[in-house]
Amino acid sequence: MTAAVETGADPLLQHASPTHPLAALRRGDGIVGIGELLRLEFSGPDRFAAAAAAWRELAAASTVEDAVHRPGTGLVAFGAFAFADRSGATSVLVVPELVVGRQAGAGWVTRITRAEEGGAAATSAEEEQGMPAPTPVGARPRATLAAGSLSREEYVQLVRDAVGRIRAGEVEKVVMARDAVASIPPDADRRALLQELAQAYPDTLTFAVDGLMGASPETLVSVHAREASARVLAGSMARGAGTAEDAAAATALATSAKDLDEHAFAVQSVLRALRPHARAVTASESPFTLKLPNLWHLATDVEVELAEDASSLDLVAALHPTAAVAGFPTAEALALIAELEPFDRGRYAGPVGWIDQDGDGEWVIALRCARVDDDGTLTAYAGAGIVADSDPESELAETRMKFRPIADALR
Ligand SMILES: C=C(O[C@@H]1C=C(C(=O)O)C=C[C@H]1O)C(=O)O
Repeated sequence: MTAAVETGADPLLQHASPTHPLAALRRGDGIVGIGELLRLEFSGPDRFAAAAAAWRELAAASTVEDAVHRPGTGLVAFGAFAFADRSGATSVLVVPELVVGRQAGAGWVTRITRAEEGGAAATSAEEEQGMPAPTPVGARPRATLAAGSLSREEYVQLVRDAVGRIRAGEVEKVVMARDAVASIPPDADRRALLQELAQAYPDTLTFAVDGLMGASPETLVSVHAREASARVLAGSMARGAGTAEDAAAATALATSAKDLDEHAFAVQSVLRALRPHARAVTASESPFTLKLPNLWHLATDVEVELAEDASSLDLVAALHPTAAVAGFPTAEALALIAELEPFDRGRYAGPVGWIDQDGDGEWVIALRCARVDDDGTLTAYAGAGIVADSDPESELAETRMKFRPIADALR
C-alpha cells in the first residue's frame, strides 16, 4: 500500500538506515527504502534477463494498492548489477519493507509485506502508518582516498598500453578505470556522505544500494508510462578556473574531434540497443555541454516511445554495457578491459537504480561512486574513455576529477 504523507521539507535521507541506506534521490525528490523484505541475487551473462524475469513474476503475483500513482509509488525494488559477466560480484534486487518518497512536494509511504502466493503486497498511501521516526543525519566520516590496485604511474602505463592496442586496430575505443581506497568507521552514518553528494551534485542521481553509493550524472534508462529516456555522456574536460577559462574549456570540448568521436560511439551504442524496442527515437543531432561542479561532459539526451511492454530492466539488459563505460566494439573492448585492468570492477559502471510493479523505473550507470563494505573499507572507481589520440597524462587527470565527488564527500 502506498499512502501520501506529509514529509515536509525533511530530507528523505533522515528516514534511511545510517549503515545500510537504500536511496535514489534527485534534487531532494525520490525514494528511500527501509529494511529488507526480499533479496534476489543474480550472476553471470544472464543476470539481467534473469532479474527481469524474476521481477515480472514477483510483480504479477503481488497485490498493489496505490492511491498516489507517481514514479516510485507501489511495489519497488532497488537494484545494482555487476559490470562484467564474469565478475565475482553478484547483482541484486532488494525489496525494502518500507519506502518513503517525495515528488514535487507530494510525499508518500509504501508498506510492503510478503504475500502467501510468493508475491508481495504493497500499499502506498497518503497517511502515515507507523513510519519509523526520522533520525537526524550524523557526522560525516572523514578519510583520504589512496591509490588502489594501480599507482598513478601504472595507470598512465595502462592507458599507454591501451592506446597501443587501439593503434594496432584491436578496438576503436576502450574505457580504462582505476580504483582508490579509504577506510571509514564501520558504524559511521553513511547518509552523511549521500547528503554531501546530493548537495554538491544536484543534477545527478544520488544512489545507495547494497553498499554502493555515488552521484551519477549518466541516466542509462528511465521508463515511465511507455516513454523511455536516456542521457549519454562521453567526452570530458576539467572546469576552468575563472569564467573566461571555464567558457573556453566548454568550447574546447564542444569542438574537440577526439571527444566528439568518443561521444559518437557512445550515442550510437545506445541508439542501436534501443531501436528494437522503440516505435520512435529522438536524439539531438549534436551533443550539448553538461556542466557539473567537477567537469564538463559532452551529453546527448535520447527520448524513446516504447513499442512493446518492455520493462526498464529489459532495456537495461539491451543497453549494458554502453560504449561510455566499455568502449567500441563492445566484445573486443570488454576483452581488453578484462585483460588490462588488474581488478574486478564489481558493480562500478554497472546499472544501479529501481524498478516498480509495472516495470517502470530509473537506472543510472554507477559512476562517481564507491563501494563501502561492512567493515568500513571504501573502494572508489573512476575511468576514462581511451581513443587512438588519447594523452595518458590527461586521462589520469580526468580520473582524478571523476574521483572528486567521493574524495570531497570524505574531506
Ligand atoms: C567511466 C566514467 O565516466 C564515463 C566516461 C566519460 C569519458 O570518458 O569522457 C564520461 C562520462 C562517463 O560516461 C567514470 O566516471 O568512471
